[in-house]
Amino acid sequence: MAKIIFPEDFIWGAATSSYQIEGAFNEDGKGESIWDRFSHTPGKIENGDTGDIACDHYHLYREDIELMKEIGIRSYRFSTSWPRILPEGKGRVNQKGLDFYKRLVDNLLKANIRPMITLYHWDLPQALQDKGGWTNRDTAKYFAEYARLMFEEFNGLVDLWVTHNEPWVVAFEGHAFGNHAPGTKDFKTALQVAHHLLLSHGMAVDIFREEDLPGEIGITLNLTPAYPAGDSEKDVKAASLLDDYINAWFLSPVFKGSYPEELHHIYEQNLGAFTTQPGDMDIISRDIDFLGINYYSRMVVRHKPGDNLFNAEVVKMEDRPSTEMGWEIYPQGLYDILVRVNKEYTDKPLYITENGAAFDDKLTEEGKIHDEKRINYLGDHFKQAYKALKDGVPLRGYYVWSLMDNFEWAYGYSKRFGLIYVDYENGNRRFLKDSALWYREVIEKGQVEA
Ligand SMILES: OC[C@H]1NNC[C@@H](O)[C@@H]1O
Ligand SMILES: [Ca+2]
Repeated sequence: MAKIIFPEDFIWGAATSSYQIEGAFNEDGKGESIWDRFSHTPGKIENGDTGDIACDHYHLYREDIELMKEIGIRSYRFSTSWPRILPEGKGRVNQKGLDFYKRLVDNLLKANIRPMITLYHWDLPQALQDKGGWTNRDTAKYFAEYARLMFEEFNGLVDLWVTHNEPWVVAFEGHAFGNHAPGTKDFKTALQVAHHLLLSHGMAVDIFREEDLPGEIGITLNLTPAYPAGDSEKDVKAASLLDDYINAWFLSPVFKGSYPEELHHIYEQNLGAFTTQPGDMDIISRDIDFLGINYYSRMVVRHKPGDNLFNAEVVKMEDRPSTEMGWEIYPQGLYDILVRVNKEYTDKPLYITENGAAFDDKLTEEGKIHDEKRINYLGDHFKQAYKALKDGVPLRGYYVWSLMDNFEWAYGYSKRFGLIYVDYENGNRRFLKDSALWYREVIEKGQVEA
């Protein structure tokens, strides 16, 4: 491939989320979230880890912005904690919680770093969960009101808004498999939750338009392309159904105003219909300004009769390189999904709002972390993003997951995704990994070595 030089104005960034880095779980009037409740429930999180302190970003955010400046990122994607701002999820505002984000945004702008706010990255106010959470249609309304508050408070300061992060994970890990908060285990509940998440997204977009704010609004979807293990009709079919289950189930409502027909039929036949109201799909498919894509890996799928609604199983790619999460390293999948989204769903601008990898990072005596595996992972994926750009995909930016090591949900602190190493055992000291120094060069030159 010829020299890889990204556009001058390409938005190189890094991403985090509130529950994973902030800590201060009950400080300054913050309300309980479903992740506080879940992580405090014995047996849910590896090593019994919680987000009570996490990376203590709530107190160390100024230092973290200095590190962002050192790396030279142009934009920082973070999420705001709904219960830190609205302790009961609605009504009373916790001014101290809001003030934290005001200080954060102020200091980011002073550092010439463009904020991208994700309104919901999984930490629902427990008070709303006590009323059914996302199974309750009212939660969609309360989310839209929380969004209105944020739009008004940050009008003119923040111009990149993401409504939801990975609604598939919220719906299925949280409500079908029970690995995530609130820990429900019912597939039909997950479908109902997915619908209310999408509805709340559309309601928030309506308010964004109503408030007539400068800037752009979008949604972030985790997209995992499925590839058939073999070229048999049955394998191809199995792969296409699993692909719909993760990707089209969200892309299609948002961009086409309808759920994927065949899968919708399979669900209704086997589980009965989840509750919708006339007009929902029109709200869900309101015009947005960009799509955020989180890409980590692919699925290789083969036919497996009777195993599940899809007659499909994911094949473990034993002989392929993988990350500490056990995810196959497959950079080509990033190119494939970018091109497919642009071809089949939308010509709107795309952002890679997350891509990165967990590796077994070691802090040396000299305070170094030689994470060449992460450099290779990121370099290979940057090259695929560049290929998509050259092929006409309107890719605007790339946020590495993650700015810093953090609370990796059910895995606790055992998985490190950061460009910055966090020394949890010693006062949460931060150390730039080799990948952070490498990333700084890429950003400066806009270039990845071929
Ligand atoms: O698993 C790595 C990341 N994936 N997307 C959502 C983030 O919260 C995760 O840490
Ligand atoms: Ca197109």
